[in-house]
Amino acid sequence: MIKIENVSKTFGVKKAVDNLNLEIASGQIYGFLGPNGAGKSTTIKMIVGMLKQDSGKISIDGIDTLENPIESKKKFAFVPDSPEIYDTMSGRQYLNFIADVFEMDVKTRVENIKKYSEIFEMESSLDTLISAYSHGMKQKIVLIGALIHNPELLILDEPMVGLDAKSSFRLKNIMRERADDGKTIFFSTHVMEVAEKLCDRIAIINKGVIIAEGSLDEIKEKAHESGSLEKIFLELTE
Ligand SMILES: Nc1ncnc2c1ncn2[C@@H]1O[C@H](COP(=O)(O)OP(=O)(O)OP(=O)(O)O)[C@@H](O)[C@H]1O
Repeated sequence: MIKIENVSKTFGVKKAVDNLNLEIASGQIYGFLGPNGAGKSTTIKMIVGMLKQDSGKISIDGIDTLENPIESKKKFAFVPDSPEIYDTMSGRQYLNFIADVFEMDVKTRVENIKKYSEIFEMESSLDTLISAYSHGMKQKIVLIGALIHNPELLILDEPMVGLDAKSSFRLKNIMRERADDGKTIFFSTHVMEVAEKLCDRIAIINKGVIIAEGSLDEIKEKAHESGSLEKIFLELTE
């Protein structure tokens, strides 16, 4: 679903992403792990088209993201780590705007806005202006917007940060359901336990370079370590 080939990105003298290669197959929950400043957000921003890579190629479902940006964007929904959205809209206006962009029919959008607003306990706040939302509420409305149009690919940057325990639990269930349904979820996290319990595959990035990739068992084998992912992560990134 996502193919990253020899991708690099430099800011000034800082090589944030260094000749990165990664392939994410459909129907998986794929975790992207790494310490602060490792290059996770830079990679994600290049995948979604917020940043342009200096070199290399990224394709989504076979569509080159630079050659065909609009077609590639039709394939996914993106939830950034900080929800910066239209403050002057209400939650419902924002969700209808997203539904318009993805050309959703009226019946499906009404059903899905109701369904996911209930799941994330936002139904009583849908007609409030987003400017009055808390950080977590903004995060939830962006998440609902990403889920309502049922994209082939969900790209989530630190999705559990800012969510309360119940919403975080429900999101993890939705991620699993979607993957079981053949959809792809690519997400970054600092929370090792989440990655360990939820992911089918994991990539660990450090200083812009992938240092381990595979299933948890494969990564454990690579690290010659049978302990928790946290131990392996510390061992690999030290
Ligand atoms: N716009 C920018 N201008 C200059 N340097 C940048 C910019 N964005 C990222 N960097 C640098 O690139 C490197 C990778 O940053 P990135 O945000 O991708 O890391 P990250 O793995 O997402 O980190 P975190 O877990 O802290 O969010 C860091 O050294 C960062 O300082």
